[in-house]
Amino acid sequence: MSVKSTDTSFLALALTAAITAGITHWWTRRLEEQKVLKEKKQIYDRELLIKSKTLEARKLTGEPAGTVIEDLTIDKVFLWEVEDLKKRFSSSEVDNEMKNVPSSNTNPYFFPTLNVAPKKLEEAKSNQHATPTAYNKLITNHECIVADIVRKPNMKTYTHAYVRAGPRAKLHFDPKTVNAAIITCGGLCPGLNNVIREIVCTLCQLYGTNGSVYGLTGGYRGFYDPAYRPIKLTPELVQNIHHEGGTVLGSSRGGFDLEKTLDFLESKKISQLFVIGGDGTHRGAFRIHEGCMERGMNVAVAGIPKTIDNDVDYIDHSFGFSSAVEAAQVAIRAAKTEAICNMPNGIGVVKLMGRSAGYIAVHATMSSGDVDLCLVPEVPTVLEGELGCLPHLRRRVKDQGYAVVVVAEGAGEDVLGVSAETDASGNKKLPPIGEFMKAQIEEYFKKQDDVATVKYIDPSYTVRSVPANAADSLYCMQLGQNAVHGAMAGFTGFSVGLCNNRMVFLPIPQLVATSPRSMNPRGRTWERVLALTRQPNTVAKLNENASVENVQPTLR
Ligand SMILES: Nc1ncnc2c1ncn2[C@@H]1O[C@H](COP(=O)(O)OP(=O)(O)O)[C@@H](O)[C@H]1O
Ligand SMILES: O=P(O)(O)OC[C@H]1O[C@](O)(COP(=O)(O)O)[C@@H](O)[C@@H]1O
Repeated sequence: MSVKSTDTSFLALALTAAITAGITHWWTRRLEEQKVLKEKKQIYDRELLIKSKTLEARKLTGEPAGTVIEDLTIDKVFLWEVEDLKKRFSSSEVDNEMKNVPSSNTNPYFFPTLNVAPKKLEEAKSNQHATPTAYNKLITNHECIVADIVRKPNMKTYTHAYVRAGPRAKLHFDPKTVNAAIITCGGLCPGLNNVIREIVCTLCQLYGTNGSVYGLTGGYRGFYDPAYRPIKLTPELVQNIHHEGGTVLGSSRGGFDLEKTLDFLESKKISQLFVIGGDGTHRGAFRIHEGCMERGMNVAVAGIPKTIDNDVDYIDHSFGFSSAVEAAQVAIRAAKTEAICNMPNGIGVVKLMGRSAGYIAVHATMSSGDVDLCLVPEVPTVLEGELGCLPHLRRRVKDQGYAVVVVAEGAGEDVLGVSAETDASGNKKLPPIGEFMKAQIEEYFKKQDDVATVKYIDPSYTVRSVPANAADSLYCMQLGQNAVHGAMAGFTGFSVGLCNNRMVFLPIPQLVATSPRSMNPRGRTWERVLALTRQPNTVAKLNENASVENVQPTLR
């Protein structure tokens, strides 16, 4: 078939028109784009000019660089003051300087023992030469750490702040005359010995205290029970204790007796008491402080928050928590190995401590990366159905051949009920959630005409009796030193801790008011756990279960 010449020229014309239209469109768009870019560049250049002019102007007025965010304002800072003995008793007004009394090199006792011959220690002490050094950084009482560092538009325009910890220029107590006492109470926690060691060394070496430092044994009963005798602590005696888990002083629950405690403090002329423990211990410590005030006793009571549960409010984390999470990894790895190797359908279940807060369980889960189901007290436990953890586990086993479960000891009250029993301190006893979950998993697989090979691991006390890891050891050192700095300066009824990564002094009443804290089930930590384990989110069930008794303070 031949193409007519009129058709050809029509086609050519149409093609030329189309190409011209295309080019015109492209060119017009390009011009428009260039125009927009030029306008943007002008705006950008103008902003740059404004910025540089503003900076120049700010330099003159002393204002800092950066953009002012108009809807973020802090106009008031409320300081959480700690009580100060200087306001009630006369002060020594001694200048604060680091004595740096050297440790004796003649200590023949490499391994810690509480029965070191006193004569040897006296000899060692007499050979010591103090080398005083001025502090480069003394802290003033109006230095503070702002509490709410995350700011969002339309937030309240005030915040509270904590007193910054550290050595003060003037001392309330003359270090030469200080007698001190140290006590550890409640459950064990990695780092207790580190804190004891640091307090003793700070008192005796940094401040050159000549008085006695008593270690009270067996928790609060150590103040009065003849079965628990106080020990005189020295730097030589505590030199190596930080390599061991537990507490060289021993600990206990219950046994608090205010009057007998005050009698002891009076009889031994104690002016500084260091109480290492959790929220319960701190409640006791504050009562001792109040008792001292009532009797007119010039005694600084300092708390150092301890708990592997990480449930003391306000502080970034408690010492020992990170070591406990680290120790839990061993159990999770063992559970994974058992689950992978034991067929058919291997499932490893690990129960971790955490009475009312699941911090250890969630942090161990997140750091291991090997867990398929994590149950904590803050989030409802649902066994079957759409949100059920048992169908989820079976799916995980079918997908990968095995599954790993981490369960916090306080989880599952909604399926197991709440125990009415309490321990000597009044803490509720917990029903056996680990064994319960093992039985439930086996039963569920059986109901599906299947079989699960479940291995149950309860590392129990092994996670809290380990020595402190490096991070906790460093933290304990800061805590011990600052507790002594605070007491020497005359603060009382206070505790020390890291808040927003800075060491602060906290008033005990505020600290315990919302402790024990628990994990926010609607926060990002729990979301990370869900992303990792892919377990169903049962948080919506919280509203259904909510009752006044169940409502707890939550953080992060
Ligand atoms: N409100 C309180 N007043 C006085 N002592 C208390 C109070 N609560 C707890 N204690 C005592 O503090 C010690 C430790 O308390 P506990 O709850 O066992 O551990 P933790 O201090 O780790 O929370 C126990 O000897 C307990 O009797
Ligand atoms: O058997 P014990 O010694 O009473 O300790 C059990 C409890 O102690 C803890 O390890 C820590 O508790 P505290 O820090 O409150 O003393 C909990 O996790 C656990 O429930």
